[in-house]
Amino acid sequence: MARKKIALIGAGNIGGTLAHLAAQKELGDIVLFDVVEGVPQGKALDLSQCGPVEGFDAKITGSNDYKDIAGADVIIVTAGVARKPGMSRDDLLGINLKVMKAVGEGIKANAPNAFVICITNPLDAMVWALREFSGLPHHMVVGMAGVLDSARFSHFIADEFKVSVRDVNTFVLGGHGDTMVPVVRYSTINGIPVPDLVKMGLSSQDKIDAIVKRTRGGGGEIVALLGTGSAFYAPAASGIAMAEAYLGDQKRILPCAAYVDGQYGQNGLYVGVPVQIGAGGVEKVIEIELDEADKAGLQVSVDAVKELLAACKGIEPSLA
Ligand SMILES: NC(=O)C1=CN([C@@H]2O[C@H](COP(=O)(O)OP(=O)(O)OC[C@H]3O[C@@H](n4cnc5c(N)ncnc54)[C@H](O)[C@@H]3O)[C@@H](O)[C@H]2O)C=CC1
Ligand SMILES: O=C([O-])CC(=O)C(=O)O
Repeated sequence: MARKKIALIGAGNIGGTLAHLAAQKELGDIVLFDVVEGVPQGKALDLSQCGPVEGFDAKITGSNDYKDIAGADVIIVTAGVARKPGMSRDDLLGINLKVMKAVGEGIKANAPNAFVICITNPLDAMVWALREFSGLPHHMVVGMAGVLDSARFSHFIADEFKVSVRDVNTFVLGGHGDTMVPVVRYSTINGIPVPDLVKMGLSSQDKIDAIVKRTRGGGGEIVALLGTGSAFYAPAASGIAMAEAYLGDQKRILPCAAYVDGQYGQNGLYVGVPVQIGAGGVEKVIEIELDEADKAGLQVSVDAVKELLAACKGIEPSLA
């Protein structure tokens, strides 16, 4: 059987890390694409030279030509600009929207059958715009945010309860911004809901509230520490988990920015919801029951995403 082909659009911090992880896991042959000449080629050569040391078999090439993504099975998009301290993700909208137009057109012309995972911020608006520009079916274009936000939530919960992260399951709904909704009620340690653990006296509501707040600001915390850009190891690991779910037809249930068409009472936009990912792409949006507070939180988050979509349409009339 021919190897799968993974195209990574954007060869920056996340793109390079994605390439390394995809090669280590032998997900397929890898094309690293970037507009900057030399960078994808240099990173591809450097990463190829990890092969003999780490023992992986993957052909890694760098390119500045969209033709080289032809026939890709999976495309992960990180092209664009990352924020710096003092900026919000939304400040990136104008510049990254132009990038999504170029990337969407490149995908449409060269790899229209790929499963596309968008990571570029502001995520929920950029994945929507990328889908519009590419013209791919909605179930084949998805945004990565919830897997990362849930990983942060799980890490903080594991720390608080002093348990292995392997036993922690959490998820975060809504847009990938300060209004995201970490759902405490469905967060568990090996099946035991966090609210029950609080009732058992193993933590306090104040501590859980502080963890929810820290999760919401998780991206900004790292931006402030790094000073030069944003998180990239966990974002790359999260994108790879989604790619593996598709390539392996794993039917995983993951929180992702998916197109909603009536689910959760929302229409015509991308927002973070639990979905099932398998060989059919986003095979299902899972509608879980939310309590009134989480429902209200999700609506606030959806309204924030809608504002960003209106801004996109203002900038790029072809999207209106
Ligand atoms: N969805 C999420 O959870 C997360 C999203 N992000 C976002 O991911 C994006 C990438 O982050 P990093 O890799 O850290 O940034 P980076 O600056 O290291 O890399 C971005 C790369 O995109 C390239 N690029 C710019 N315009 C392009 C174009 N038109 N076509 C192809 N490549 C182009 C740049 O040359 C650069 O190599 C940012 O927008 C960032 O905000 C970052 C972390 C998490
Ligand atoms: O915070 C940022 O700008 C990057 C990002 O989306 C994250 O790390 O969650």
